[in-house]
Amino acid sequence: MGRGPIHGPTNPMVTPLLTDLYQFTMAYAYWKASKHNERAVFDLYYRKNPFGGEYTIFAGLEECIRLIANFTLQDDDISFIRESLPSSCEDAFFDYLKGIDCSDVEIYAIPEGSVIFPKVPLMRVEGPVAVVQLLETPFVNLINYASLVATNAARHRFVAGKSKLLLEFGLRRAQGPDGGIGASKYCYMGGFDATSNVAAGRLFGIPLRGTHSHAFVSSFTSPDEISEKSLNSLDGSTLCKDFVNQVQTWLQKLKRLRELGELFGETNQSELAAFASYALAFPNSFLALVDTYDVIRSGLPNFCAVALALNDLGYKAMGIRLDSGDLAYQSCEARKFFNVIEKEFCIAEFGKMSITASNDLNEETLDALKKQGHEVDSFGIGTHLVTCYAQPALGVVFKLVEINNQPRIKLSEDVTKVSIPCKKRCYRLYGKEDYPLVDIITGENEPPPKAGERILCRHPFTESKRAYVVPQRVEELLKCYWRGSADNEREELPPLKEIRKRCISQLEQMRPDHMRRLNPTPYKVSVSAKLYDFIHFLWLNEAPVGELQ
Ligand SMILES: Nc1ncnc2c1ncn2[C@@H]1O[C@H](COP(=O)(O)OP(=O)(O)OP(=O)(O)O)[C@@H](O)[C@H]1O
Ligand SMILES: O=P(O)(O)OC[C@H]1O[C@H](OP(=O)(O)OP(=O)(O)O)[C@H](O)[C@@H]1O
Ligand SMILES: O=C(O)c1cccnc1
Ligand SMILES: [Mg+2]
Repeated sequence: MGRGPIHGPTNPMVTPLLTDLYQFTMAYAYWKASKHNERAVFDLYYRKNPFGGEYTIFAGLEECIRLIANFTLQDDDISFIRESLPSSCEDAFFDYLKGIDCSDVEIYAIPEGSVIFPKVPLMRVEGPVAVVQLLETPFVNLINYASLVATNAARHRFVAGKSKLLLEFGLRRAQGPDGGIGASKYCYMGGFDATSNVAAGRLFGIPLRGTHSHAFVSSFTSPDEISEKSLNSLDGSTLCKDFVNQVQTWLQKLKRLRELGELFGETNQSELAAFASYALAFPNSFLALVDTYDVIRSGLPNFCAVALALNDLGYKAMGIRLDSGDLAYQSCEARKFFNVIEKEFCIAEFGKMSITASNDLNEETLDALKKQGHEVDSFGIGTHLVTCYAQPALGVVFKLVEINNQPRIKLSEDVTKVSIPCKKRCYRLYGKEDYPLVDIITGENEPPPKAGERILCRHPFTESKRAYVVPQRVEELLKCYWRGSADNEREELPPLKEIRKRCISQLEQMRPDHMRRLNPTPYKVSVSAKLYDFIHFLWLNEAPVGELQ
């Protein structure tokens, strides 16, 4: 605990007006009925895990707290709301709106970056009903995509494996600028290593990475184009006057190698010019996109000739990027190529040259590549990752669960849509090997579960589903992130890197059968016996009895 100032939301479009009209309409009706200051508790949760999986990553909390920490309506906001509501709305309401802020709001939430499950309140928002009602839309908006894309990133990481470098390349394909910035932030949180998005690098301190595009390669027509051909060696001791010539010499040597010479004849000279030119610009970090013309017959030999010329001067090339064709096959061929050179010319580590792959990658293609066997070290992933191509939204909802200490329930024909009433607490119960076993939701005033003590965990709606659990460890999930003016009682908002660490370690802690892609085991979310009884009492109380005729 410890508190610095809370800045406004990252996106300046996130203001109290970024809400649905009906929130203001209801605020007026609450006010008109003198109900606006009634103390309400809302739960923010979701009902079903995305991407056919059994887990989700909770993201977007910090932006919610930034919104409420700076939540006031300006005069011009109020004028606009006045114009947008019926003219019969009384002036005094707008005076009331002028004075509202979140100093009387209390937010308990699961820490950002946590692994979460359906039905468990991710945020419990308490305060004057009219104010909290206004928060519904922006909160759901801020959590929905953030959690969805963080989960998508975590799933891509799961398939790629821990040892691969994962680069987020999605900005150009993201849903607008906010989608792009959000994708970069939350993919990093979900376990990506870096982004190509410069603005996100600056805003959030995410490592920036990138290669070059086909345009750079095709912009060259011949090696004669390169006017400045000299390159100093790494230690500055020698000057190579004609680096391009050195590259050509190496290309001829490669052609004479029995093991490689049969693979290629004349390589594309404009590509060679592009590579040599790129190496002259970045001798210390030379990486080339090798698929513009022909990976095996041109890109690879050209790259290797440049890398070998750099090696003569003490520089170590970084590697290649493949962006089309069969990425498994080509990466294996490239690795063979590099290994032959390492052996033939006794160049230590040449075989370890980094191979980056991109081109419409997603969970399925990553999985297919893994099954086939590949030599890719690093994946650049854009469209499928940031647009959440496989599932466009996470169904986050915000439901009233208590008002003036009166528990409330929302009924539905569809039992999965019945809300769990009451102001509640939530716990994660850990088993023998420190795997999370079950989440349990209790009433606010129930005694907490204790390590070593047996507790009955009940499915919230299905009577027959219940289990006794003796937890080895109990973790309370909802922590205070906002208590109005009582500033010293809230959790500090951790830096992005720490949230990412939390996310990665929580994912590693999950039992593998909950994580697998095919038919994962659902994680159990339960309620206490007391809360179960209460839900069903309230359900019967609120549901009208039908009459058959
Ligand atoms: N070994 C592989 N196994 C499964 N999928 C692969 C493999 N290699 C590449 N892919 C995927 O197959 C698709 C190939 O795309 P596509 O058929 O459009 O060809 P392309 O290589 O992009 O062609 P182009 O030369 O026009 O760019 C991509 O989505 C890519 O991620
Ligand atoms: O494929 P994604 O997962 O979205 O990753 C990003 C893509 O963006 C770039 O090219 P771009 O797609 O703009 O051009 P291309 O279709 O010709 O490769 C890059 O070469 C990748 O292919
Ligand atoms: O740096 C790259 O290679 C890159 C960046 C964005 C999109 N595609 C590729
Ligand atoms: Mg592409």
